[in-house]
Amino acid sequence: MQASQADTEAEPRDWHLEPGQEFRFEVDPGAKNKACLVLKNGRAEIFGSELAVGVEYRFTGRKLAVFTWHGCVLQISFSFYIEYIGFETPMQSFLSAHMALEQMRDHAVRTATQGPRVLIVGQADSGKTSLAKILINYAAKLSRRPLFVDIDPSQGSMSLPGTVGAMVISRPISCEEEFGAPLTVMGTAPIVFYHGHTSPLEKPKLYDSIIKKLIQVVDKKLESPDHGSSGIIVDTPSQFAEPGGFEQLTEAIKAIKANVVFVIGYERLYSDLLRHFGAQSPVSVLKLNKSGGVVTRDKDFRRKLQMQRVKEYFYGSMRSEMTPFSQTVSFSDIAVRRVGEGLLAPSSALPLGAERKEHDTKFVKVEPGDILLHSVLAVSHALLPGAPDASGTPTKIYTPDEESQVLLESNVAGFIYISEVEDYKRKMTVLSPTPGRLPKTFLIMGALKWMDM
Ligand SMILES: Nc1ncnc2c1ncn2[C@@H]1O[C@H](COP(=O)(O)OP(=O)(O)OP(=O)(O)O)[C@@H](O)[C@H]1O
Repeated sequence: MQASQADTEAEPRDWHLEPGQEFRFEVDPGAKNKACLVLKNGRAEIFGSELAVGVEYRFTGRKLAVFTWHGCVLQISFSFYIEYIGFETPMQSFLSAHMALEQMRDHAVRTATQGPRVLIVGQADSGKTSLAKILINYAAKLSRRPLFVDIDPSQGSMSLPGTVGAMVISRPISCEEEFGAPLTVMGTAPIVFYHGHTSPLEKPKLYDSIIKKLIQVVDKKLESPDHGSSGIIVDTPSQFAEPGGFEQLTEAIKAIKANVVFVIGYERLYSDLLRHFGAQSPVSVLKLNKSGGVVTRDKDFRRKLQMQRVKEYFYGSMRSEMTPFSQTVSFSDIAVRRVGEGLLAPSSALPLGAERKEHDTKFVKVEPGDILLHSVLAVSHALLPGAPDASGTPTKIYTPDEESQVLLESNVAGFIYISEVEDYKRKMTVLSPTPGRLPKTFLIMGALKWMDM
């Protein structure tokens, strides 16, 4: 194994991989020079996404493995790296899992029924997302069109941290990028809901309501025979495998109507699920080994990844740089809401003995002002009262309960960033990835803050 923290371009060097081996490497999110990898000959893949011979692949802020079924030669030039060859991998069992899902898809096509509804569970950094990518890429390579559903808000793989979403995958996902913006190229645009927090254990009722709504959308998509027979692959939050998360996990399995649950490397959760569902259950619970290559990402690394994700949302990625659009918006032109808190008085101001009631699914008004500075706000599809709907009819004025319901059920169109607030002028500057005025819809505030530096 070699490890270096030098942030300088390194001499290109070759790695020869035998069939069944993988080359594992890590690049820090802060690395100035991007790690560069070229497949010189043979065949190789990163989480099921095939590399093309002679193409330069560049990475930053990633911990990855290049796996080969038949052997290959890689050329590497990293500036900040950890690199070594893994001789033992669970890829054969992942391939068997994929083949079992393929049989279910074939059966679905023959009988005009729905394909597998797969949920992947495991502890933090057990390899859930990596397995989801492998299964999706293998299915897409066979011209299936599965739905990828991400109910883990920690990274928000289809959009920003704090989101959950679903999208149809019609082509393998690029190995250079995380899920995210480029996915819109790989499949159709994702349907994204904003939870506003990176753990489902925060505001659990809101989380459960959003997941139910997301699944309704997924079920609708699966009505098309094309997607229906390909099924869905669901990546779940690690909190489901933590103490206190089991009930939320079983609820999610029920809501998603999962018929296959892959548990990665966690015996106890596996046997708890087997016991919970029993032998007669239509839910097959299967255990897969955790890869020895999966890397633990500490809080600091995860935080950096989240911030990198926000930056890429507004400024684009290595392959597709963008410039965000800036505009000044008057306080009176926007309506910001957040769940549960907002204009509540501090706890110390409550009458003696009174407890703060957290309304997990109630949205409250946020007065625009300094509180919004550096916030990343979701742009909801929920129209403001009076704004014309698709047929031109003005939207009605909601009661507070109706408003919360509408906001709960609405997915989000995208995000804006508040870069400056001028309280005395009652104006603020917002950045958005697309040009044009803000739509006449609600803005949702969560816990996501970012500094554009
Ligand atoms: N075989 C491997 N070799 C090297 N790195 C790997 C390998 N498999 C996964 N990784 C990396 O390990 C990290 C954790 O993997 P992954 O994101 O799949 O886990 P997870 O269980 O989904 O994590 P969490 O739910 O905690 O966010 C990721 O950076 C991933 O790219």
